[in-house]
Amino acid sequence: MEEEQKDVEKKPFSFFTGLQYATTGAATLLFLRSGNRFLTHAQRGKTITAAVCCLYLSVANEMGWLPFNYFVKERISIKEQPTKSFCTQLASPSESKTIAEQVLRKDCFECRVIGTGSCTFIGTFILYNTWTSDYYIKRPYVRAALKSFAAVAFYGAAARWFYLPPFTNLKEMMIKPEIIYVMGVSGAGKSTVAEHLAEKISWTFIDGDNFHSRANIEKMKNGIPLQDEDRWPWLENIRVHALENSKLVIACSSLKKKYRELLAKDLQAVFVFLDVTRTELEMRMTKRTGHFMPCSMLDSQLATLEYPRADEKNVVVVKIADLSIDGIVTQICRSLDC
Ligand SMILES: Nc1ncnc2c1ncn2[C@@H]1O[C@H](COP(=O)(O)OP(=O)(O)OP(=O)(O)O)[C@@H](O)[C@H]1O
Ligand SMILES: O=C(O)[C@H](O)[C@@H](O)[C@H](O)[C@H](O)CO
Repeated sequence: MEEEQKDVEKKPFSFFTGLQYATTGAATLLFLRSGNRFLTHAQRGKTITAAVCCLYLSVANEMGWLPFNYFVKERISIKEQPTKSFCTQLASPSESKTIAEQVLRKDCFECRVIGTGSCTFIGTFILYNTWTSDYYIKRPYVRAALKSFAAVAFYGAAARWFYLPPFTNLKEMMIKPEIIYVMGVSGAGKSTVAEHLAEKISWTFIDGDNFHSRANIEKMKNGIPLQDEDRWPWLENIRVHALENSKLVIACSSLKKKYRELLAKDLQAVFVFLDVTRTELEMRMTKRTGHFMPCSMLDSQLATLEYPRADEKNVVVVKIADLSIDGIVTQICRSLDC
């Protein structure tokens, strides 16, 4: 990751940076030119309009608005690292926070309005400028060719609004999770964080431990690690509950990839993995009172845990080091855009 960061720093100049300089420069020149006293009203109007278009492109490039909001992944990276410019992100997208990116991205309504509005404006502008016979391009076929560009812009407007190609993937990205699983080994803070998160986003908190059979609880109490066959019915019960409800934040260890696959089956679910060091876990479990899970289970919990990898697109990893509960919840909300 550090290597990647360095790479990002090394590449401050990209096509998009160039575009930004060019459009800013063009806007400035056009604005200056619009002050020329020899211009007719019509010419001045067109020059100013062109200047505004260039200015818009420059700002849109920086902010990730249309046509640049197509790169939603990069927009998300910017949100997470607000100090890095959009162009830099685009030049070398940093580490992907896989999970949220695929499941949680949502289209921004303002982007949709701006996108559709600006395409409509561009189409209208082209038509307006190529329609009149005193247009400085006299050859009718050149005018007709230019005029046809308006169709592209108008299609762009409709496509942006209705998620037609090339904007189809934006719609897929809009799928919002209905279920958030807060996962991790015992003592990671699942119940605590899930409860606070649920409160913050006004969803319902569910403690996965409540779905364990008596036999499972007895086993854990006695320091006997659960096996797959103990966990399957437990996980299936949780999943059924999730299927029958929505807007749930569920604390559930979800230690193995295959468990996560089951828990997410037929659901719009995302996992938030609380990544806590062993030392911290041990300290918490030793301090904790009134819980059935003994500290002696920590090793087996860590041995069973399959750390979510990049191919698990629906997992967000939160490194807990020194974060307060509120800090963790804020970080989760930022990653999940919730
Ligand atoms: N960010 C945090 N900083 C410090 N202490 C925390 C933090 N989060 C949770 N704790 C404490 O750690 C202990 C374990 O938290 P919690 O019971 O929420 O973990 P859990 O993952 O749900 O555990 P289990 O799976 O065993 O039920 C609790 O005593 C809780 O108060
Ligand atoms: O092995 C497991 O999957 C764990 O035992 C969890 O299921 C427990 O519910 C919880 O972590 C106990 O506090």
